[in-house]
Amino acid sequence: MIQVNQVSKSFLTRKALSDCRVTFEQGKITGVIGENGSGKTTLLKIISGLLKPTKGTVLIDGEHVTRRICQRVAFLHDQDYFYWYFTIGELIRYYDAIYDDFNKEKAETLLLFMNLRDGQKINYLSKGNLTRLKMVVTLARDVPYIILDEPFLGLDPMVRKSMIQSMLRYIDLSKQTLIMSTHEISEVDLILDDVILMKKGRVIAHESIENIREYEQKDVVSWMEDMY
Ligand SMILES: Nc1ncnc2c1ncn2[C@@H]1O[C@H](COP(=O)(O)OP(=O)(O)OP(=O)(O)O)[C@@H](O)[C@H]1O
Repeated sequence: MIQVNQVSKSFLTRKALSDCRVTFEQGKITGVIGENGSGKTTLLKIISGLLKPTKGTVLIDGEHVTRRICQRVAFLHDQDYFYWYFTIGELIRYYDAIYDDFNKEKAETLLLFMNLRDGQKINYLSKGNLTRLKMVVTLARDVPYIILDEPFLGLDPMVRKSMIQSMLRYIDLSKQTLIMSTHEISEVDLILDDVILMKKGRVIAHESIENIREYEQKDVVSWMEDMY
């Protein structure tokens, strides 16, 4: 379980998060949604230990986020962070060397699933294939928490579909928890358990998809519009 307790974050004078309180339960798929600049990436980076909160705390399985605890989290950035001169095979060997939890066999299976080949140079990959590769190295880590920041950014519907399929097939929800920020709500709401809605740096709602559909009789996009 991940607990975010009264977390605020400022960048100099700009306030990105204000008093965020939210719990991410084990074994669930949670979508973090909200308008541009509402604080989704900042929140996910704080949970992953990539940013420090200005105020408040984050607990992962009851422990404060430290370098050691962060190793329980695999984070897919919305930005590219690869060594461009590597081939895919070299990148996989690099990840295998630096992460104790990297599952090389799973990475190879994922590469096949994503139609990527060892010898391809990262520099020459299309945006879609680059994002597929980011997904491969993230999902190949045997960690309890997987966090995806905007995994569908700029992708065509075919690639988005393969990304969603890879999540369903290669994330083991009996052992893993998935949190993802996205603007592609109508495409992923079928696989989500919960949504967290952010507005102007605050978490303004945390609801189960079942409640939104069954009790409120709405789709997630109309629910979000009503909440705003
Ligand atoms: N490194 C930074 N320095 C200064 N301001 C920042 C920095 N990172 C984020 N911000 C600001 O914090 C606020 C929240 O940004 P954040 O990227 O978390 O929002 P977001 O909901 O992920 O947006 P988007 O949907 O556009 O990706 C914005 O006003 C943004 O400009």
